Amino acid sequence: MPDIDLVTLTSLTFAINAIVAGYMLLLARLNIAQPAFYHWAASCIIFIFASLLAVSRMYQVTPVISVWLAHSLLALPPILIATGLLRFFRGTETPLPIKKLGIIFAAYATLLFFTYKLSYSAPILTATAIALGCCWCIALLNLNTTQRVVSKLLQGVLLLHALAMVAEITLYIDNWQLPLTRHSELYLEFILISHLLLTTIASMMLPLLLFVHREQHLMLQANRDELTHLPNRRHFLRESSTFMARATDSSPVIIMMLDLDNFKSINDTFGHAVGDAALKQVADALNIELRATDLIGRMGGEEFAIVMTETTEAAARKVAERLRQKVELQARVIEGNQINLTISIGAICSYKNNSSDFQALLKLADDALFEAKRRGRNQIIFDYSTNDAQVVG
Ligand SMILES: Nc1nc2c(ncn2[C@@H]2O[C@H](COP(=O)(O)OP(=O)(O)OP(=O)(O)O)[C@@H](O)[C@H]2O)c(=O)[nH]1
Repeated sequence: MPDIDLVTLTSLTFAINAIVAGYMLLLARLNIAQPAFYHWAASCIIFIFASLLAVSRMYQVTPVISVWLAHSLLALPPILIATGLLRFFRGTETPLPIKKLGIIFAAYATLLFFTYKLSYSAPILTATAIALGCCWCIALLNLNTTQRVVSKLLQGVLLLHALAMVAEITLYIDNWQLPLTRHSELYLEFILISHLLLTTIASMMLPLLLFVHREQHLMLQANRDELTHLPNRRHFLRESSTFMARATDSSPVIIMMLDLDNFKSINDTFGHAVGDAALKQVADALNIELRATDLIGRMGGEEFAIVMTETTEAAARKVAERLRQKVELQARVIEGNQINLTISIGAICSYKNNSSDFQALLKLADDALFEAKRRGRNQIIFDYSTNDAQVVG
């Protein structure tokens, strides 16, 4: 353990926190929609300010400022990291628990005010507050369901941070009646350095959350249809190969093409917005009726495609019929208009030994759909490519 003097350690703390605060402010300016960075920048600035007050102890500044005020402020950075996380995960619409936090902080500052003259009371209380703040941040990171790797890493760093604080608390309790020995001072120095390192790592990882989040959001946008949020044609076709590979000799892959009947007349009669809402309702019905393991895509306009695996031909026929009935019988009032809708479905069943590629099978399902339309709509045609075409609906 190198012998680092207090001045070096403090200067390093200021420098690193100032750099991180500047970095956060820059990110806040570049990402206007993400106010979390202001919280994280404020946490660094308050940390610098509180450390400055603590250092003023060496210059005989009154303990009310150099101990009580300094230690009161030192409890704020983890809280600001947590409020930043709340903003990040819940957005600006969800109000922050300002009142609750205000009461907790006031209680902490009051307790500190009446005890800070007692031996190591102030550092013990501060370390406890920081450890609890870290635990709150760890819990908040569980809200994150998309950027798991970054969240787990951050949680790990925060946990180490909390443990460093617990180590600090035990050190002070062990030496409650005595001044710190040289050995204990080194131990404390080590804790402070790890605290500094962990704070820096945590601050540097917070922006990663945003970058990964944005990347995933863009990916989602590129792959999803904006209106129905279903996979778009390109993504559907890209995903299809994974689904095709699941076909076995006994469990086929079912490909369905599904199209709303006479949809043009709905647009013409009620307007495009009503048409859009109807399309969304059908997409929602597909999402509800089909299994999460099925692939559903909007192929364009009023046409959807479905790939079902781990099923049988008989079961798929029943599903198609259930879908048809659901759309036909669903009570649909949009903007005060009673909208009646039906769908036509063309489907094809492919076993493992089928040599046709996905595009060819999709074309066969589309042919079946065309035949369903030709025969009067609101019906299902299975395997139209074979001679024994069957009408189910
Ligand atoms: N509201 C809305 N309409 C759309 C959208 N995409 C395509 N359409 C409309 O869907 C209609 C499709 O018309 P057609 O291809 O003639 O089909 P249809 O009227 O459903 O007739 P059949 O398919 O033969 O039963 C057109 O009027 C398109 O403008 C969309 O995103 N929103």
